[in-house]
Amino acid sequence: MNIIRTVRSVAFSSIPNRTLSTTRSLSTPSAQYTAFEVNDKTGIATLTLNRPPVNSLNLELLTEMRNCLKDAETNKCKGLIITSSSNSVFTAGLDLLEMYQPQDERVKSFWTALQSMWMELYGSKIPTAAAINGHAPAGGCLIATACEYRVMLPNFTIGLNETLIGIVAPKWFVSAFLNVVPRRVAEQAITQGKLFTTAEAHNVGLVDDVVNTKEEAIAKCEQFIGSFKNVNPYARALTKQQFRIKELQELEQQREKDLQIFLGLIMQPSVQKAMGIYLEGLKKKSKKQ
Ligand SMILES: CCCCC/C=C\CCCC/C=C/C(=O)SCCNC(=O)CCNC(=O)[C@H](O)C(C)(C)COP(=O)(O)OP(=O)(O)OC[C@H]1O[C@@H](n2cnc3c(N)ncnc32)[C@H](O)[C@@H]1OP(=O)(O)O
Repeated sequence: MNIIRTVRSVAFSSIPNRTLSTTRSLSTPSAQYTAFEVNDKTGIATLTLNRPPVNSLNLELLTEMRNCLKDAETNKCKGLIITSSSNSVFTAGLDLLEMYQPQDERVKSFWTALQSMWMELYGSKIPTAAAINGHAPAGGCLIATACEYRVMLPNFTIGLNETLIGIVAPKWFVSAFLNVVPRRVAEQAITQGKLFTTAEAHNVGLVDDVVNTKEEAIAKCEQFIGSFKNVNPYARALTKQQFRIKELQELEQQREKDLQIFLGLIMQPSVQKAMGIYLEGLKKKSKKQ
């Protein structure tokens, strides 16, 4: 891949207790919806989702996320932090417009890219952390739970709300959720389509920490990644793999079947109708604001 390396100095003087540092921006020429920076001092990469207004995950954004993750691993970064450029939305989840009245080839590529992104993030060799600085419904929760650590800002929501839209969270969305939330809580929440407030999410273990600002969230993620500094990265990666291999293999072996189930479900007229009504509701709400 053709990676452009630009060196960009960023003064952290506004952040207490931090020495002056620099970040390198590594970006592909086509990067449109993401910013990817590596802190030269810590070696930690930050991937910022930047697809206004709500960072909904379309094919292009998913592809860029995959590129960033690959760059972080190729550049032997110490870890990867995922966050958002928005002040109120981490990501609104999958772009509903990719699934509503979709084009055949595009929707297949979209779902395949989502599968790949999830497998690469969930199975990443390097430590991963989510600084959740806004709402994280459905696909947003999927990204957060694929990471090893989550810190969230107050008064936002997170969860798998698919049933409320008339769609179903696939098994692999649920499996990562089950890593962090007790089974009973997960079953009830996901069947109800419940979105947890930050405080509730913290209470059930869906997020590990709550802080007040994005800077604090990034610092917490850095702290988590830094906690591995005395651990052999190879031993760490293999140990992580032991915990995650089952879900990864399951999806890898069922990729085509998973795609066909997805297509079969979203192409049902009743599902298309429910999605249309949901989208209409979002648009009406957006116009009122
Ligand atoms: C058994 C096997 C099953 C196999 C698989 C079967 C099915 C497939 C399952 C697929 C799993 C799906 C996962 C998903 O992620 S679906 C998406 C779920 N997301 C949501 O429900 C969130 C919807 N959005 C919101 O609730 C809010 O937008 C917000 C995130 C809380 C932010 O609120 P706010 O800042 O007030 O923004 P607005 O609501 O005003 O929205 C601004 C514009 O953005 C549009 N929008 C919002 N979300 C989406 C989205 N996810 N996709 C596309 N577009 C979105 C919204 O309509 C506004 O547009 P406008 O400016 O043109 O009016």
